[in-house]
Amino acid sequence: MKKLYAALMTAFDESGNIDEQGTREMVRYNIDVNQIDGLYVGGSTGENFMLGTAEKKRVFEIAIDEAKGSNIDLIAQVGSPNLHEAKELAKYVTDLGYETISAVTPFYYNFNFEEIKHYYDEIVKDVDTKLVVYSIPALTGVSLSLDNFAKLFENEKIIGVKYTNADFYLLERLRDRFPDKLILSGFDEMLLPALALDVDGAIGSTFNINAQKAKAEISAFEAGDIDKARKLQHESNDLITDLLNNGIYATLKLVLQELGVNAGYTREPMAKATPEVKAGAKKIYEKYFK
Ligand SMILES: CC(=O)N[C@H](C=O)[C@@H](O)[C@H](O)[C@H](O)CO
Ligand SMILES: CC(=O)C(=O)O
Repeated sequence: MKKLYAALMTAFDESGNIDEQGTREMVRYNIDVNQIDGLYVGGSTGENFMLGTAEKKRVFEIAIDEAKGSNIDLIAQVGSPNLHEAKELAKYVTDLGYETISAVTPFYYNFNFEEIKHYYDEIVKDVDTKLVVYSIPALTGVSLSLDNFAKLFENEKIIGVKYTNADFYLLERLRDRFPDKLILSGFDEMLLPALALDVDGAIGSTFNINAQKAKAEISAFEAGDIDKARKLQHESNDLITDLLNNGIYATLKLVLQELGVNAGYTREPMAKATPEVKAGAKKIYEKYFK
């Protein structure tokens, strides 16, 4: 069966410091209740790009420690436009016991492809972990072409891509050209079309609260019941639309709190949840989870 990964959130306290206990609770909830296949640690959903190096390390430690004894897959996102930091984190998580790392395309400076390829080759050079490219053009502004992927994949340690992109033509071309690479779909609202193009699994923020439905959709798809899979995607997309309209990360945390998980707050500069956002989250909880 195709794998479902939740993009782990980081809990913060009211002053914006990492709430370790709350973060542990989210790992537990994913393992015990969601019965998730894996966690993507240190991604967008983890508010990773607002963390310092020591904080990133702490989150990696917490996740692997709390997941000890379960047999879920853990992927550590170590990418950063600070290549020294990315390399340091790659080594750090490898020593902690992560088997797979991931790195976002380097962003902000409009790096050319040679620079991007060098970045990936450097990150994997001194570690024996394998890497999944994290491609999310809407947030990074970096789009990779089919030929770009081919060049990155020449490095055998680069085993696949977390594909958070609505370009399904490129996705089909990638699947066709690289049958042995791992392709993990990143847009939860497009899980069904991604399954149709034979991705190996999906990683997403909304699976922190919606894993059951997503797994049922994958099962229906695999059983050939496309009508049922489409109906489940439709139900999930009603939820995802409401989450996006209410502010996705803050709302996911508020819904988790309603579910009994101390998910904490988001970190500034992300806005604190206003009374309206809190009321909206409560409505979402009541509509979909009660
Ligand atoms: C930027 C971001 O959070 N992307 C996530 C994964 O790639 C998704 O899970 C989205 O949050 C989700 O699909 C809603 O658009
Ligand atoms: C899956 C995703 O959103 C992440 O990077 O957290």
